[in-house]
Amino acid sequence: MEALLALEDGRLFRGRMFGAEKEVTAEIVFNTSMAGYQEVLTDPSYCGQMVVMTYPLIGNYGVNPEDYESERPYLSAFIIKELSGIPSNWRSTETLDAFMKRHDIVGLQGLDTRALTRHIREKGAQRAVISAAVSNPDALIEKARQAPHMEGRDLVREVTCQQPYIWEEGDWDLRTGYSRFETHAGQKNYSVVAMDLGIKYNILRKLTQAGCRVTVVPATISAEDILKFKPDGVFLSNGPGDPAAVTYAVETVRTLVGKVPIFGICLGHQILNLALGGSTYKLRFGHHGGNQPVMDADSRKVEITSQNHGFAVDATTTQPDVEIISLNLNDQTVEGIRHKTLPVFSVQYHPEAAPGPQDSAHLFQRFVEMMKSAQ
Ligand SMILES: NC(=O)CC[C@H](N)C(=O)O
Repeated sequence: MEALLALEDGRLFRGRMFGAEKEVTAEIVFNTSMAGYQEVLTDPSYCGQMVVMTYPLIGNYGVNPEDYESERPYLSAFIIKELSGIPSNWRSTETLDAFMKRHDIVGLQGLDTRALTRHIREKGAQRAVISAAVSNPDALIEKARQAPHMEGRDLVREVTCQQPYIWEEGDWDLRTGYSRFETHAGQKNYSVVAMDLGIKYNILRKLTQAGCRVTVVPATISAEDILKFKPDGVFLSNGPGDPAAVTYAVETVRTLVGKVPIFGICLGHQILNLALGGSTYKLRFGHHGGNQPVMDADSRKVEITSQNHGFAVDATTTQPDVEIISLNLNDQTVEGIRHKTLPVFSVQYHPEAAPGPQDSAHLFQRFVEMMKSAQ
C-alpha cells in the first residue's frame, strides 16, 4: 500500500507499507547498524520511536526464534530502503514481513533512507507520522506536530516486567545453542537483582555468563524490596523514554547507593547519574548504531561500541563525588561515570552488543570484581 512519511518540520517521503498497515505517530531516529535488525526491532528502548535503518537491504536472513532481545518488538515502525524478497538462513523461521504483521508493527520501504537520514542528522530527531492518507500531506504534518515530545515521557512503565523472575540463560554456541546457568565447585556465584527498565536479554545472558544468578524485578519496585533479595549487586538496565521522567526509579537508586554495588547501562546509566545529583539532556539526533568510538579516561584505550540513546549525561552538572570515566570521541559526550568512593559505575553504551561490536564485554567482569571486593 502506498504511504506517506510526514515529519514535523514539513518534509515528506513517499514509500510502500509492509508489516502492519495502519497509521502511526512516533519520534523518528536512524540506526547505522549493518546487521542485527531483529535485535534492533526487539530492543525495548525503541518504544515510542520509529527507526530508519541506513543499511539498504533488510530482511535478507529472515527472523529466528533465538535472536529476540525481549519478548516482542515495542517500536512503532521500521523504515527501510528495500525489503528482501528472498530471506535465507538456516535459523530463519519466518519472513520479516510476517513477523511484523504478527506483532502489528508498521513497515515502510521504498523511500530514500539516505536522504531521510541526512535530513534527521541536520534537523535532529523529530516527531513523524506514517499514513496511507497520501492525498492529505498537510494534515499529516499537523498530526506530527500534535504528537507528544520525547522529553518528559516515562515509557518504562510500558515495557517493564509485571512480576520478578529468575533468568538462567547464558551465551549462545553454534553447536549447542544457549547455555544454562551452572554452579561449579569452588566458584562463587553472585546474586544480582536487575531492575527491568526495558532490559535486553543479552545483558541478562552476559551477567549469567559472568557467573551471576540474576533475579529480574519490575522498575516500580522499592529499594527496600530489592534489598530483601539480599543481592551482592544491583544492575540498572537500558530502557525507553526520558530518564528524568522515571522519577520513581531515580528515587529507588538514590536509596540503594552506598548499600550495594551498582552497575548501569544506557537508561540505567542516566538514572544512576540523576540519583547521584547530576542531570541529563536530549541530544540532537542521538547515537544509534554499532560504530561509536569511546575512550577510557584512565588507559586512553578506545573501544568501538554499540549504542542506542537520545538522551545523555550532562558533564557540567556531575557532582564532586562523581567521576567521568569515558568520553565519546565523535562529540565528546559522557560515556561512563563512577562514584569516587563507592562501588558504583555505569556506561552509556552497550557492552552486551546484540547487535554490534563486543569490545566492552569485559565490563560484566568488572561488575563481578566490584561485587567480589565489596564482600
Ligand atoms: N537504550 C537506552 O537505554 C536508551 C536510554 C534513553 N531512552 C535514551 O534515549 O537516551
